[in-house]
Amino acid sequence: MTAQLIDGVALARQWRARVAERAAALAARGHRPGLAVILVGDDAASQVYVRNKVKACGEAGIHSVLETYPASLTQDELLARIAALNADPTIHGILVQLPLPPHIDAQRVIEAIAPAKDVDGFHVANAGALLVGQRGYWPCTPYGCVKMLEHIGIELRGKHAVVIGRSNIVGKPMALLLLQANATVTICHSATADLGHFTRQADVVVAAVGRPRMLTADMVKPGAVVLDVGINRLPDGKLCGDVDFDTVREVAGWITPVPGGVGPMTIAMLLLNTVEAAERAAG
Ligand SMILES: Nc1nc2c(c(=O)[nH]1)N[C@@H](CN(C=O)c1ccc(C(=O)N[C@@H](CCC(=O)O)C(=O)O)cc1)CN2
Ligand SMILES: [Mg+2]
Repeated sequence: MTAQLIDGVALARQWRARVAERAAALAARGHRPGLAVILVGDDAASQVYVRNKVKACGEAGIHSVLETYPASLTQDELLARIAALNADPTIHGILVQLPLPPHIDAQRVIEAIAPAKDVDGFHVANAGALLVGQRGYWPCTPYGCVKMLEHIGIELRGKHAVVIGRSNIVGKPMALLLLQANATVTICHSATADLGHFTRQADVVVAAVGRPRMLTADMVKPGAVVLDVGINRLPDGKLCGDVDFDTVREVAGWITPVPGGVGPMTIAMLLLNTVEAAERAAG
C-alpha cells in the first residue's frame, strides 16, 4: 500500500481564497484587515518566512506592515514597538518572528502583545483559552494540522493520536486540539523510552521534533495518518521532515510531504487568524 498524499500547497490555496473573500467583505465595510510582522536579526530562514507571510497577506487583501530590526535591538525597544502596535487601530494582528536573539526573552515579548491581536496564538491567555476550550487564537501550525485532518475526513473520536514533541508552539497545542476532537492522545518527547512502542499504536502521528527522518516505517501502524511538522535543512542544502518519507509512505494511509505539507498551511492559518481578528474588532 502506498499512502495518499495530503497536499498542503493545494489546501492552503483553498484556505487563502476563503480568507480573501472575508477580507474583501470587511474592506467593503471600511475595515481592511491589518497584520504587523516583526523580524529581529538576520536569521536566513526567518527572512524567507516573513517575506512569504507579507506576500500571502498581499494576495489575500490583508494590509501588512513588515518591521525589521538589527539583532542589536534591545528588549525594551521591542516592547515599545509592540505597545505602539497594540494601540494602532489599523493593525488587527501582531506577530514577532521566532526565534529571537538570545538577549531577548521571547515569552516576555509574546506576553506584551494584546491577546486580541496575538494571531500566532502564543500568548498565555490564548494558550489558556485553548486549554479550557474557550474562544481564542490557535497556534498556526497545529491549527493547519487540524484542517488537514478535517480535509481527509478522518473521524478522530476514539482514535489514538501520538504527538512527538512538546513545544509550546506545536506539540502541546497540537495535543490539546486532538483531545478536543475526542482522540485519545499520547505526547512523546526526547525523554520517551521506546518511542516506537507508542507510535506503532497510533492511528494519527504528528511528528514535531526537528530530527531529520527520525520516524521510520517500522514505527508506523499500517494505514495510519502521518503529519510531518519537521523542516530540517540537510548538509546538502535539501529540506527534509522528521518522517522518513520514502519508507513511511509505503506503510501509512495518509502522509504529508516536506516541503509542501504542513508549512504552507501554517501561513494560511496565520491569514485566517488575522481576518478573524479583524472581524472580531469590526463587530
Ligand atoms: N512567530 C512565529 N515564528 C515561527 C513560527 C510561527 O508560526 N510564528 N513557525 C516557524 C516558522 N514558520 C513561520 O513562521 C514557517 C516555517 C516554514 C513554512 C513553510 O511553508 N515551509 C515550506 C518550506 C520552506 C523552505 O523551503 O524553507 C514547506 O514546508 O513547504 C512556513 C512557516 C518558526 N517560527
Ligand atoms: Mg531567548
